[in-house]
Amino acid sequence: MRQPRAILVTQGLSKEFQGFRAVSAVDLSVAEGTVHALVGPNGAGKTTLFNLLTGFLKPTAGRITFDGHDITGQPPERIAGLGVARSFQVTSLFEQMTAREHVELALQSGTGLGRRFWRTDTLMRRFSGRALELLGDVGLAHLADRPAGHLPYGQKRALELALALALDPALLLLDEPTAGMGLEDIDRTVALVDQIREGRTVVMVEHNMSVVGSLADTVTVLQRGEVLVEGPYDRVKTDPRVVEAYLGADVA
Ligand SMILES: Nc1ncnc2c1ncn2[C@@H]1O[C@H](COP(=O)(O)OP(=O)(O)OP(=O)(O)O)[C@@H](O)[C@H]1O
Repeated sequence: MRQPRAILVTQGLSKEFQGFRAVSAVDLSVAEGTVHALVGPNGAGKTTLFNLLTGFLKPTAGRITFDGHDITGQPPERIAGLGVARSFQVTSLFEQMTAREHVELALQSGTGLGRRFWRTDTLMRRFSGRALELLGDVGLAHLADRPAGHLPYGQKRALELALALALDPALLLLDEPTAGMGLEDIDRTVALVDQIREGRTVVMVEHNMSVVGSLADTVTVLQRGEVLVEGPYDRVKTDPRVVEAYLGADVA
């Protein structure tokens, strides 16, 4: 069987903060069309790695290649323009703006028209239909005209996913998609990610191991900024180094 090609590759990727190596010589290879999870104890460097991949931080050393383009040290807009979208862990919604208006704005920003035409009626009508479709995809069609500030937490996260999907990214980065959710919302999110992974590659930081087990094809475990173990979930979860990293040497 033909191996899928690597769509995202890092080589020796490192980030230092005042001499402290938060990410240390990370070699990552994400196969196209897969769900790849980044896990690891608190402070392992997952968020820093995400920030490097999306251009929010510049690496101290190393290289990042996305879809054949060297994106090392490129600004976030350029990386987004190549087809990388990120959904944030911390909510970034406008309280008063409706769910539909949020998605319309995201669709508009994806066209490169800029904010100049924001709220021009003809233009917004063009985005309206697509916005409703995307809200339907994340189970929010019935809440399209509700201000984002009035949505329950799980639905805010679903809206943020719709915003990332509005850019129709080839690579979707999900930062703890189930953080702070109850069981019902977690199940809904797992089903949703399973649906939206069609035709794209997903890299996600996720603490919930049952979510990782349900979704991820490959798991990379980070510890103190370095790759500790990488492989399929079933192999990784029983690896003694991983058990030790999570529970501490004594328990292991
Ligand atoms: N801007 C910064 N300046 C200095 N140190 C930082 C900075 N950002 C992160 N660090 C440090 O780098 C290390 C890795 O942090 P990071 O947030 O990437 O870990 P994480 O794996 O995402 O943790 P968590 O699961 O708690 O979110 C931590 O020790 C953190 O204190």
